[in-house]
Amino acid sequence: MESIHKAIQSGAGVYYSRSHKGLWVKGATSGDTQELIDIRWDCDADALQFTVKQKGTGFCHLQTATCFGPYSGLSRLERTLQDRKASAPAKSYTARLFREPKLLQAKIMEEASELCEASSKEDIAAEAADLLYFALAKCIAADVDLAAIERNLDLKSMKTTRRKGDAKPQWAQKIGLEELPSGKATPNGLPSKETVKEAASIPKDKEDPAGLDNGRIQMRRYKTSETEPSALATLLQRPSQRSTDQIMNIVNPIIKDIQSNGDTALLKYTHKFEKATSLTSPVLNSPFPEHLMRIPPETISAIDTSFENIRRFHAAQQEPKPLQVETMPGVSCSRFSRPIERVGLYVPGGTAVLPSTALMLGVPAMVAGCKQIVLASPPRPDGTITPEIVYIAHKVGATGIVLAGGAQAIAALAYGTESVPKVDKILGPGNQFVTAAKMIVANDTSAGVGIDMPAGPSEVLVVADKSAEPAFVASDLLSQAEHGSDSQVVLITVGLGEAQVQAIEAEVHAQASALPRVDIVRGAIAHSVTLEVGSIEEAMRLSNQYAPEHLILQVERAERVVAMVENAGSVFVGAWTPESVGDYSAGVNHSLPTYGYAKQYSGVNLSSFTKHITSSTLTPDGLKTISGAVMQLAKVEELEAHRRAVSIRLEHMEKKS
Ligand SMILES: NC(=O)c1ccc[n+]([C@@H]2O[C@H](COP(=O)([O-])OP(=O)(O)OC[C@H]3O[C@@H](n4cnc5c(N)ncnc54)[C@H](O)[C@@H]3O)[C@@H](O)[C@H]2O)c1
Ligand SMILES: N[C@H](CO)Cc1c[nH]c[nH+]1
Repeated sequence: MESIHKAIQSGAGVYYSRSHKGLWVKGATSGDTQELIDIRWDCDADALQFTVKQKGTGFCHLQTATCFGPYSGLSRLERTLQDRKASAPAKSYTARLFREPKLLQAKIMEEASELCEASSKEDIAAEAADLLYFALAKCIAADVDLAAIERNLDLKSMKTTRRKGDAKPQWAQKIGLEELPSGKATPNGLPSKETVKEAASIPKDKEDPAGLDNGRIQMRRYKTSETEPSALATLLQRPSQRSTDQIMNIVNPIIKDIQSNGDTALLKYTHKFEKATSLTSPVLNSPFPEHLMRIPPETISAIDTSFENIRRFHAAQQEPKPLQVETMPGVSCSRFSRPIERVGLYVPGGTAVLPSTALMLGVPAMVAGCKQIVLASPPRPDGTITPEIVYIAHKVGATGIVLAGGAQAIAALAYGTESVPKVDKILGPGNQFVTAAKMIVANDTSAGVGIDMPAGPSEVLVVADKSAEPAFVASDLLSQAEHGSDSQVVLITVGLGEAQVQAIEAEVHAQASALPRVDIVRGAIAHSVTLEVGSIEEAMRLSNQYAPEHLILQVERAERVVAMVENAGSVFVGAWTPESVGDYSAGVNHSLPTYGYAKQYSGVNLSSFTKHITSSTLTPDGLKTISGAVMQLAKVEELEAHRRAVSIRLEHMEKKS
């Protein structure tokens, strides 16, 4: 008992040694210590298993990893790969794999395909071994060890709901399980839309459009007290974060094509992705014809109400006057703001057309005084743009609408084409292609373009306690799940009993099944989770760690909990504040950071459309007072011209006096 106690207390491998007749702290003399990971009973509780991380050369006194000889199999491979990563001989092939991720990627695909073709037992074993070698090399390169893989396997085995397990279309088509749908061929070698549907939903059945027979629409559920923190982190990973390389490989060539071929390339992608094959010009310039913005009066009224609330809230963010501070006598510093001259506003239009996003971007751009406002949005198959978007473009004084979506629209705004004007900043949310393209152009110094933030697939985190109404909770979760199958929604229940959690789950299933976009919802719910926690403090700690785009507080005295929010795009407080009021009309902006970027980015606001300029004004006395500090620091940096810019003036002053 004493050794177990000591082991737990010190977090190290401590045993009872019969030969020494006492406690034996492994490695106390050799330095080859053990970090204790886990202790478990065997099946009849008469033996204990210690799981440890061995440090140094080995466990055995013979300097081998185990008392049964060196590691073998996967553990040995893992150790070898880790050693090669730390320091490899000059000509090591493994080291080359670590240096050349594309080669590694190609080898994984090659070996996976050879394994598929192998038929004899020997060949299958040999090809599986090759594949495991390259797969583990990929893991070790990313510091993922076998223990992490095993934890993930264990986690998957605990899953209550499962995807149907069909292969993704591009793989099914590759080996003839499914035919390539007509019109989905890949002209110019470009992948079709389906190739990157990472978080695909369970296919909707024609006989079962609500998806009722496809299984219950339910988020996986975990009690945090019984789940390892690393497993929680995996559960809370956004689905679209898992395929960054794949997305980049699709987006980069599109951007290059727009840079080289301008309007021709832009139209080509619009014909391909939007099926707007009759479109011959990629821009609709103002003044916009009246017949292109004809909408029902009730929609005009809804837009006008929302427009005014958004205008008011953003106008209130204006700085009343420049900031002015005298840091030392005669040394005045000031800061003033100016509008960004040319802004490009992306309005998504893939799975749903979002005129509300045109409001969220266009109104603050107008309030800030941006000189040129250009919208971009995917056109409809007939080449026209939704009239609500044209009406809003007109209201905010936009000079034109680029009739294109995705990465191609972002590239056109960033670099300009024959008919698309180049802009200084691109703002607006979008899917993974849009977000990746924004990040690429923002990183290209030759583009000279800024972006607002990475605002990708919508997400929401709802914190609900006993006071929450299950129907309200479910409706808020579903309002974001219906955006796209790559959206993620998280529910944190605080101190709820089994029956109360089940009541929310029943609402989720019932409400989701009745939605027109149930197939999209099903896809989003498949990688969404419910976490059961014991206290509001724990709920808020998890929420701050996740940094959701939207945070909904359906808890008693919700206003009090706002003080505990550290990271979130926008917070919705109390039972009577559905997230959709913020999406449309309350006045707050709905263009918000996703993927956890709420830790470092704000959502769109008035300052997203302005930049700050500072100015300094010194009197002769001010320069005399500060001169010592400036000249000394210039001396330290050995920048003599800097020092002289001050000393010359001082000499000049002396001569004059
Ligand atoms: N974070 C926020 O503030 C916020 C606000 C509103 C909407 N959103 C999100 O914006 C997203 C809108 O996505 P969407 O898809 O409906 O519209 P979208 O306009 O962002 O994307 C549509 C475009 O994607 C491109 N595309 C589609 N498949 C492609 C492929 N296989 N290869 C290359 N390009 C491809 C096409 O060019 C198409 O025009 C949703 O995820 C929604 O949740 C986020
Ligand atoms: N919820 C989205 C932000 O993630 C914005 C939106 C537009 N329309 C409906 N919702």
